[in-house]
Formats: sequence, structure tokens, C-alpha cells
Amino acid sequence: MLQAINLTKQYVPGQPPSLDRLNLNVQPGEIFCLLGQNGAGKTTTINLFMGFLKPTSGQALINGMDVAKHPQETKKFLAYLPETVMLYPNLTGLENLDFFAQLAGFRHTPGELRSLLSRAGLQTTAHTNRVGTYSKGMRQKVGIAIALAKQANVLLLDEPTSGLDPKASNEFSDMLTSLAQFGTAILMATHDIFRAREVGTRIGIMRAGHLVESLAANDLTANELEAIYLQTV
Ligand SMILES: Nc1ncnc2c1ncn2[C@@H]1O[C@H](COP(=O)(O)OP(=O)(O)OP(=O)(O)O)[C@@H](O)[C@H]1O
Repeated sequence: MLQAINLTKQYVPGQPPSLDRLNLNVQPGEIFCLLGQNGAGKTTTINLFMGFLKPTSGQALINGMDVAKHPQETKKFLAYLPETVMLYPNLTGLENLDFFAQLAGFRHTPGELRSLLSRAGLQTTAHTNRVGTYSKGMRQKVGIAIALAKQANVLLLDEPTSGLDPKASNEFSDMLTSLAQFGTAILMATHDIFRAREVGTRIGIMRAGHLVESLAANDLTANELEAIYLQTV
């Protein structure tokens, strides 16, 4: 589904690469959480999968297709959730969802759009309120609904729970788990060790552009993961 093969990015010639020969594989139903200090290379990895950056060498593959060679086709399989989902504040949640789904080539009836928002966990009473009045957690839910509307089977997330309160963050994690259960492959960059342990099937720890650990989340307690993280970074 989502694969990196010796994926490398050197932004400045002569400087060490910001991502150095990354190899990873995320299968349908897996949630791979990338941990690492600021500057470790997490966002660079996501941007390479998004096709926002060209690799210096190696490949980012989505459903077996090289992102650098097929940037348009690979985007069709993808949904991306950044830390702050960009929506139109003057449009309602429903209107935003309709707009972004149509942009991706999908037309849904108002009933379908409502049901997508509800599946993403947005309360019915908020569907027709302007997004400018939404909390951050509610905007993230519209972002998830957009991913559902696009029927994306790969989801890339860059620190999606930063700034969410514990309840919103917990709801968000439940949503990711349920998406994975329906076969989505999920790659999430995060600083939240506890959530990564809760929601992830695998945890990768990055340091200075290298994936230095790749662990099965089930085998670890949160305390053990924190200890490994602190020893590693
Ligand atoms: N456009 C760029 N030009 C030059 N260097 C860059 C560029 N973007 C990122 N870098 C460098 O690449 C390295 C990795 O950055 P990246 O944003 O991928 O890290 P990160 O793990 O996502 O960090 P954070 O947790 O702060 O988001 C850093 O040293 C950063 O300064």
C-alpha cells in the first residue's frame, strides 16, 4: 500500500540528507506512527509521499506506484491531514465537505454528506454551522470526512492531534482505528508517545533522517516506549 525504498532527501547539496535511505512498509489496516524530535525527518517523509517533494534517490510508492513518476494518479488514493486542516471559515461543515469532495471528483447527495460527517464523529447540530465557529477537533473531523468522501485507502497525517484536548484526541484515535479496520493504510507523524502506543500498530522512531527503531506497538507499554524513545533520540 505505502512503501519507502531507500527513500532519501537531501535539501542542500553538500549537507547531510534530511532523510537517509528510509525503508518502510504500511499495509492496509496498519497504523504506522512516526516519532522523533523536531527536525528528525517526519514531515519530509510525508511530503515525499504526497509528491510535494522530489526524492534525491530511492522511491516512495503508493499502491505500488512511484509517487515521483505518477504524482497525479497516486494523489487519488491519498488523503492528507495536516496539523491544521484548511477549510473555508465562511462555509458550513457540510459545504466544505461538498466542495473538497467535488474537487477530488466525487459528488455526494446532501444525505450522503451528512452521513460522512456523522461517521467522522461530527455532531449533527454542527453540520450546518459555519466552520469559523468550529473547534480544532471539529475541523479535524471534517478533514476525516473529506478523506472518507474521497474513499482514500491511504491516509497521511502530520501531527493531527497536537493542540487537541485529551477527549478530542481520544475520539480522533478511535476514528483512526476504525478507518484502519476498514482497510486504510495510515502513516502518522506525531510527538504524542502515549497516543502512538494506543493507536499505532507499529511505531517508528526517527533520528537525524534515519529510522532507528521500528517496533510492534502491542509488544510495548507506554512507559517502555517512552524509555526506548528517550534512549534513541
Ligand atoms: N525546504 C527545506 N530546505 C532545507 N532544509 C529543510 C527544508 N525542509 C526541512 N528541512 C530540514 O530537514 C530536516 C528535517 O525536517 P522535517 O520537517 O522533516 O522534520 P520533522 O521531523 O517533521 O520535525 P518537526 O517535528 O519539527 O515537524 C530539518 O533539519 C529541517 O531543517
